[in-house]
Amino acid sequence: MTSNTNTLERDRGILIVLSGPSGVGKGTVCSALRKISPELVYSVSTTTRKPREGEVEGVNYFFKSKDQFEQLIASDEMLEYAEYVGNYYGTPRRFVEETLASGKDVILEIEVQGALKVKEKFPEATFIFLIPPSLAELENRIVTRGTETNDIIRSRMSVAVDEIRLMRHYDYGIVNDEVHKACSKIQAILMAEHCKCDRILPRLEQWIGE
Ligand SMILES: Nc1nc2c(ncn2[C@@H]2O[C@H](COP(=O)(O)OP(=O)(O)O)[C@@H](O)[C@H]2O)c(=O)[nH]1
Ligand SMILES: Nc1ncnc2c1ncn2[C@@H]1O[C@H](COP(=O)(O)OP(=O)(O)O)[C@@H](O)[C@H]1O
Repeated sequence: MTSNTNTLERDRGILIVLSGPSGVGKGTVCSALRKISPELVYSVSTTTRKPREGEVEGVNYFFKSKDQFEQLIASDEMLEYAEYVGNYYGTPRRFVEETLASGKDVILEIEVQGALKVKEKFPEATFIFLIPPSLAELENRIVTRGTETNDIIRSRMSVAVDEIRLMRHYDYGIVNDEVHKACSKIQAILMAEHCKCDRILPRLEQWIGE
């Protein structure tokens, strides 16, 4: 009897894209998820939006001028970027690539246009869309948060319906009625993704031959 003591090779991390309209609770769900799934790594985006009160450079975003952002695009340092309600937002490429290669799962909390660009480059990524319980509740949440002017809220609400239409490009939709339920669903999705045969089989080639 032959015995093969090879252990399963470490896999690349899973890239998780989390989108949803402004105010649906992406930030809130991610903060809660950080506490219960500390192994997940969050990509910090770059933006030309002005910092909100309490936002910290390098923690919430890397805040840049329009010129600086365009330099980053020109030097191919953005994995993806998009313009959203008058500002640029983008994902720094190197951090994401290195973290995935080290075997850790990475979450990108990004809007839909950028998510579709990520899908072209990483079709194997997991795309999750956070849905509000209703459009009225979405507006209520963004108003209650108190970080945006009425004009910006109107613009973000009018983009929200277009964003929800693009949900068909995502793998999973989760209604954010209660934060802990939304987090449990994300954890369940990730657990299942890690167990997919087409992720595991290539790493068994050393055991079973190609
Ligand atoms: N494409 C893209 N979108 C991003 C990125 N970072 C943040 N966003 C999205 O930009 C939109 C506006 O973000 P923000 O101004 O922080 O507002 P908030 O989502 O309401 O807190 C949200 O949909 C974010 O998910 C990024 O790196 N790339
Ligand atoms: N499940 C929920 N139930 C009630 N309020 C929520 C829920 N999730 C988030 N919120 C609230 O909605 C507002 C917007 O949440 P936030 O995480 O900033 O949204 P996003 O990052 O998607 O723009 C915040 O005031 C937050 O406390």
